[in-house]
Amino acid sequence: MIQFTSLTQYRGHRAVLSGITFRALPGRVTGFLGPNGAGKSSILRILLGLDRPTLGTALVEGKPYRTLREPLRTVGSMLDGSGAHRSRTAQDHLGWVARSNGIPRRRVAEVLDEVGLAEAARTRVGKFSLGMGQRLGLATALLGEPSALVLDEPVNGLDPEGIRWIRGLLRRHADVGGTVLLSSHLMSEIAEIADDLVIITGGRVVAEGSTAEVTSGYNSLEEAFFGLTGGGQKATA
Ligand SMILES: Nc1ncnc2c1ncn2[C@@H]1O[C@H](COP(=O)(O)OP(=O)(O)OP(=O)(O)O)[C@@H](O)[C@H]1O
Repeated sequence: MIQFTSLTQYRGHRAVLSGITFRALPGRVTGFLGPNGAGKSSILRILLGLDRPTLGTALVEGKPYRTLREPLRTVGSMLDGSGAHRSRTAQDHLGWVARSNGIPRRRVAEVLDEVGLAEAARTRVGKFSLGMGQRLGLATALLGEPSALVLDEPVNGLDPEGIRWIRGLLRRHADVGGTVLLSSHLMSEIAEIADDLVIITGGRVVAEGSTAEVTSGYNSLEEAFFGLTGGGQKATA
């Protein structure tokens, strides 16, 4: 489970997050939505120990990320692509990440295979396409067989087959009891896969619940999103 309680963050005198409270539950894919600048990245960066909140807590499996000894065994994440150095091969990058988290070396070949990069294991990351970089990022997230996955825009750059593949991968992860927190700007993608939704705008949660609950009364997730975030045009008489 991933749990945020009263998360508040100030940048200077400006509150970019105000009392963010929500949970992403095991066995569910939770879609995390918000317009540009809503605070999604800020929340995920705090969850992954890359930033500190002014107030409140962000816990994964009941613990703050920074207290996890081998964090990749608990939570796999992908924020900005693969995070791998251009001069490294995919295999070397994963080997290095595995060593730093006490993950057995055999997992490197397993995840390369799982994300469809077995043939590119010895290719330098600098030569990767955008979609290959995304696949390597996912391989890194899966390396420690974590219970929780946190993915920011994971379908960016993936072709239709890749998008279908990642949908299946996330579904299977949730179906065996894993927690998936997934941010995306692609409404159709989120509507297709998310069991639960959290919508934020201006650093506040404006809707939370099952996809059916959040979209009830609207014709589509897109309509719900614009209605809830105030992004839609109001009809004027
Ligand atoms: N390092 C920073 N210094 C100052 N302000 C920042 C910094 N990072 C983010 N912000 C501000 O915090 C707010 C939330 O930004 P954040 O990047 O978390 O939003 P987001 O929902 O991830 O947006 P996007 O969909 O565009 O990625 C924005 O107003 C942004 O300008």
